[in-house]
Amino acid sequence: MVKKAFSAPGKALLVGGYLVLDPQYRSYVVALSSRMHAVVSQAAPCDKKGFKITIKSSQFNNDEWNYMVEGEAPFVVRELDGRKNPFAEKVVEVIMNYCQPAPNRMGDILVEIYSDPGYHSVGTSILKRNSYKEFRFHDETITKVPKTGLGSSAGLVTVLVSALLSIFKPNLDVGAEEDLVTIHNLSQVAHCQAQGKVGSGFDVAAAVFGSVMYQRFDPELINKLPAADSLHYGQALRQLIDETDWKFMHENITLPPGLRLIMGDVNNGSETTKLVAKVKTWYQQNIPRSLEIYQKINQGNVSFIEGIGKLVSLSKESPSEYSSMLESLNSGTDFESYDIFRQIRQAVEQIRSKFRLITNESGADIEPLVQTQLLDQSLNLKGVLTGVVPGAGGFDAISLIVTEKSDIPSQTQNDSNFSSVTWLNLRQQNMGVKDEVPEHYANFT
Ligand SMILES: Nc1ncnc2c1ncn2[C@@H]1O[C@H](COP(=O)(O)OP(=O)(O)OP(=O)(O)O)[C@@H](O)[C@H]1O
Ligand SMILES: C[C@@](O)(CCOP(=O)(O)O)CC(=O)O
Repeated sequence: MVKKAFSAPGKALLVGGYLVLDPQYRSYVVALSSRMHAVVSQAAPCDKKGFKITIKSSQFNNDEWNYMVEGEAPFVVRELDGRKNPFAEKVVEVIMNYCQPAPNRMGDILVEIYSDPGYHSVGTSILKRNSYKEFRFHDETITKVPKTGLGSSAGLVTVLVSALLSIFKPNLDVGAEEDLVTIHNLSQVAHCQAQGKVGSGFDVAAAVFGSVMYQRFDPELINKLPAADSLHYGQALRQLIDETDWKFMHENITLPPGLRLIMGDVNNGSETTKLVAKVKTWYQQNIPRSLEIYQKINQGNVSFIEGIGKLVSLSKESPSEYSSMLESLNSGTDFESYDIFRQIRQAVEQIRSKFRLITNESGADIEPLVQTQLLDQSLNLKGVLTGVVPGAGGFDAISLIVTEKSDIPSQTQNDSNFSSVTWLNLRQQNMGVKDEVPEHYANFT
């Protein structure tokens, strides 16, 4: 039996929150070392009129979803026991209508899902490991375990699309841009359909391509797809996936050497959809001033991205100057005398001050006071270049860019200002979808 495995990273949107929903603005998304995994295998075909796709998530109280595929296109899938997982269901539906297999000639498919520890709060879970991997096993179903906000649904959709597609397209090469674009387009469609809305898609782009400068696709591409049970769905879907230029930007980026990202879980949780709705209302009610504010935020975003790019270039062109800059950042002495560091800090301050203004006016807690205090305190720590509330903001988390040599957990452990923060054990990892070894996912104890 052929087995294959894939993994895809979680994300942190460092700059571009809210603006990224509009195709004219670019954002900066860092892929993280916490990854989602899928191991797929197919049984030999047997003489039946349909086949079953089983998706198992043993880490979440042995969650399992079984989808029956039978008849002919358009394929409408159903879960055999009425169990809900909209993201798994939409992936199965999209892949079936894109690949259009002959159900009577297919063997049953099993996909086992694993997610790295960073995606969910530890709670009462148990860590199990083998020599290659370690995962946390929870005693509750997936929807009951609190998330940390790394984009578990985007990761799930991306690895599931890769795994199922590899069955129908055995030469699928996740190292090839063309195949990555196919995985991306399919994943965006399934993710939007499962969410019931067309978001910016930066989380799916990061899961597929890794750390990227991202500018979104036109939401109409997905909005204008016919309904999944329509006779034209398969054809329209194939055209959209294979023959349409989505015109989105996904330029690979990296943090400068010697700097890394750390994330602090503040363990409170915010509802992104409510924040987005409030900000949209505020925006509409305050045109043209809201546009001017967005433009100021965008200036900050662009200046941040440019500043980070300058550091990457400097590290190559003048390594010794660059390393003394890092030394001064690390020791907290006089680092503001360096123009590029100042540019990055000022850019982030410009972004943050405008988001504080929107927070006050819209009632959406993008940068609430507790997070302002936390970020301001963080800027006083040794080795911290800058910090933001990532993504949609809110009470979930903070992200800091720090020197590799700094030890933020030990600088903050006895500091009451940081008592609400749990530093997450993850780092930047630029790689998007990648092949894994299926045998590495067995015998966890
Ligand atoms: N390990 C998993 N196994 C099965 N389904 C999963 C898994 N992880 C996530 N999912 C699916 O994704 C859903 C969570 O998606 P949701 O968009 O609410 O969170 P998220 O993507 O982690 O959020 P955020 O974008 O804030 O990071 C779960 O309810 C489940 O349907
Ligand atoms: C507010 C928004 O720009 C970012 C949401 O980011 P996150 O899911 O909180 O990481 C919405 C979006 O881009 O879909």
